[in-house]
Amino acid sequence: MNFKLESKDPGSKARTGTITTDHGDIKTPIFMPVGTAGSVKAVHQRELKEDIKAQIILGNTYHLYLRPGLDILEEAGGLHKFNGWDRPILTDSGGYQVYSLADTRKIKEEGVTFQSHIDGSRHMFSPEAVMDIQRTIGADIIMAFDECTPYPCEYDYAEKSMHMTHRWLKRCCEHFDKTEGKYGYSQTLFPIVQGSVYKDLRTQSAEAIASFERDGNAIGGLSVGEPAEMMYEMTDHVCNILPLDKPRYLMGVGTPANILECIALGIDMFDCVMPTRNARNGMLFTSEGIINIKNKKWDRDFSPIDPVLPGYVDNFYSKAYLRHLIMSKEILGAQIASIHNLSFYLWLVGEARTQIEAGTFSQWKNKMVSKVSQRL
Ligand SMILES: CNc1nc2c(CC[C@H]3O[C@@H](OC)[C@@H]4OC(C)(C)O[C@@H]43)c3nc(N)[nH]c(=O)c3cc2[nH]1
Repeated sequence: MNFKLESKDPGSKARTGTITTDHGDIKTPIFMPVGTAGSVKAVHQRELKEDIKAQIILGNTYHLYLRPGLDILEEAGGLHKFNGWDRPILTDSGGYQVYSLADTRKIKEEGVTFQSHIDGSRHMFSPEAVMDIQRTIGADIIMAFDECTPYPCEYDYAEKSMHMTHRWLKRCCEHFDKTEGKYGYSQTLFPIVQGSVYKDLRTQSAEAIASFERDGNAIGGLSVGEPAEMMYEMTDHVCNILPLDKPRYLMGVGTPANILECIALGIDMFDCVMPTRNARNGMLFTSEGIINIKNKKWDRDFSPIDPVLPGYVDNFYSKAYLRHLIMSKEILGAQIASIHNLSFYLWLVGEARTQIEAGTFSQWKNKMVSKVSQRL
């Protein structure tokens, strides 16, 4: 995997670049649609490619390991073959999901034991096991096994957890570096910075993570309920320490405004479940602001959903029709709203890239942050 830095914004730490993988290039800044269990909910691969113009999607170790399971994924020739997505895939290591989803999980030095939220079966994720699992899933970019500390979190818990995450990272690297990809293309491992909301711990963790000199670096332990200002402060601080010539991935972020602010702080890659999860509930992110399509005010608005966006659904369907579908819990409603929100997120980061290239990002960002956050 390779990262080429391209343009820099004169008024902020925003930058553009190109990540090259064996499954194609990723133009940054980029938003990565979340496809937890091997599909971006309610969206076809063709729509992801043609309407949304997604360049990379996410999968998840915890979910895919439990279902469909590694034997089926291996027999299929890996996740790309199984779900037909032939562009880059990134898988999260499952640390976060075990912490947030599994029942009765116990965190020990060796790893985490947990019970499946599906059938209660007992499992153990260790750094080594999670590397083997991600080798089998076959994502182009895989994440180290870490502990995502909750918010709020006591200083000494955050410190102990951070050091364990660093010890687990060492085990991940040693195990990953002595194994090969199973399907004939290369995979790369990103470490994850922790340290909760404590600047000195964030300094220690960012320096430790940078010292592994991997192809990219992730910032974890944020977007877990802390105030946005705190998320920005930690992100700004860590980006001042992480190497400039490697992509930075801020995990689980965020709203359109969060993404624009963090691009200005030097982040290149984002993922968030909001565009898909909130779509199913009728919350639309648009170029004019946020629309709750269930609001009666839209029931006779026959204008297209968001004509600024290039895709089919945004120009073919009206707000009134989409409101009707969401109110009637029609499956098509979830599909249209999901495609729309993801199209908006990809459009937004694409606009940011254009603005950075033109050297006009900073003033554009300040205008857009308030625009995309206003409730229509
Ligand atoms: C929402 N806020 C948020 N998400 C975080 C994640 C998980 C990111 C994954 O969880 C899903 O979003 C909830 C996404 O869909 C899949 C595909 C499951 O993967 C994405 C994190 N993951 C790890 N390993 N470490 C972290 O410190 C961490 C911090 C986060 N903060």
